[in-house]
Amino acid sequence: MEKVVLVTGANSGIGLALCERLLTEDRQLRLCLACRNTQRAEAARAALLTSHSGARVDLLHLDVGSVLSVLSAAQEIKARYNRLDFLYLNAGIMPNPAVDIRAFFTGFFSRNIINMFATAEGLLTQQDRPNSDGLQEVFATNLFGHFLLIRELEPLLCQPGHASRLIWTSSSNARRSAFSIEDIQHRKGKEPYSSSKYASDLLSLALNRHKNNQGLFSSVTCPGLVMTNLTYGILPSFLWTLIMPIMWLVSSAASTRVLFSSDNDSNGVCFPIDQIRIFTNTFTLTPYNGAEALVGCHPRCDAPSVVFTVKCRKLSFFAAPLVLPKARVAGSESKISQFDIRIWE
Ligand SMILES: NC(=O)C1=CN([C@@H]2O[C@H](COP(=O)(O)OP(=O)(O)OC[C@H]3O[C@@H](n4cnc5c(N)ncnc54)[C@H](OP(=O)(O)O)[C@@H]3O)[C@@H](O)[C@H]2O)C=CC1
Ligand SMILES: CC(C)=CCC[C@@H](C)[C@H]1CC[C@H]2C3=C(CC[C@]12C)[C@@]1(C)CCC(=O)C[C@@H]1CC3
Repeated sequence: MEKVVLVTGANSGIGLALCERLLTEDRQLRLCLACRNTQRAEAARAALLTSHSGARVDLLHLDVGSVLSVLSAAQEIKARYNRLDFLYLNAGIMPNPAVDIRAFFTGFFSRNIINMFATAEGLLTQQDRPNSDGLQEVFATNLFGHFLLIRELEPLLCQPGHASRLIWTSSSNARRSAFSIEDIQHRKGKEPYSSSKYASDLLSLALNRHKNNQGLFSSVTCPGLVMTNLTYGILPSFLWTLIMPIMWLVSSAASTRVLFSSDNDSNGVCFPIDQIRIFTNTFTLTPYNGAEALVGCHPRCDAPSVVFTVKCRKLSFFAAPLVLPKARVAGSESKISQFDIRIWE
């Protein structure tokens, strides 16, 4: 049966790499690239068709930062497709980022160094602004537009006898302390990106709670640090080249990826709800590698109750079970009782 997959922000970076990988995994897919820029979307489609001739790749105009655009795209999706198996909520922005150099050097010579490179905690601020709908741009793009899209697509996503999956591209930068329920748009703070990603983690949990019984399952993934337009907006490319050796040094510790589940569906099958990198493997993260977790959510719909995937050197392989019980799930401490370890390469 042909599966319908829609990816937001599919024309570059992780989204585009995800599309490439999905088409490689499943030739039967009907893939819809939902992008705000038609020219870039057409270029992405052409590139995908060059590597996967004969693939079914559709284009859809969608600006997730605009309420009107989301509403009309949702109408178009409902008119075009009679099912939606996977909805990848990947589009995201980080406008006007600034790195706190002082905090970087303080963190670099402290015990917090691994955490700093993995999460950028205390390092990054952004300047947000209201958009034409009067919403804060980061909140509207990274979270609200996607939320509205899901709500509008419920007739497709919650069909009896058919399971659909939502897969969010979240971030290790998501932090509980950056998010406030009194200021969900993060109007007052300087970390709207961190706040929006934490809010998407929370939303995913809430969607699971309320929609699992209607056949809708939501997962959150973290791609790690990936070199894309987004990261090239943080530092100029020559600086990235300069700090590459530091990145390599820090990332040489390990790369552990955890995909596990805490919500059972009514059939006793668990669906992965979160993916976490415990150590960082920062500079090796190409968009292809960054899309790993997202692709992992696609074919593993009927995953075993706990899937814990380890990609690491010997040392961290043995260390992983020690750190795992302390893994963070959307801001709360979570205990993992069983795991199935696979060593990659
Ligand atoms: N790179 C990294 O290290 C990390 C990235 N992420 C997340 O991964 C996701 C993809 O980012 P990444 O690939 O790195 O960066 P890119 O900038 O390469 O990709 C972002 C994509 O989102 C699209 N987009 C942005 N705003 C909108 C909008 N309003 N409507 C529709 N599409 C939009 C962009 O389109 P356009 O080309 O038109 O701008 C682009 O296709 C984001 O959610 C990001 O937060 C998470 C953790 C780490
Ligand atoms: C010498 C010097 C100024 C180094 C700065 C390094 C930082 C630019 C990076 C260290 C950790 C990185 C990181 C991200 C961006 C770049 C860093 C802050 C992200 C915030 C990018 C987007 C994400 O979603 C998560 C990343 C976490 C790690």
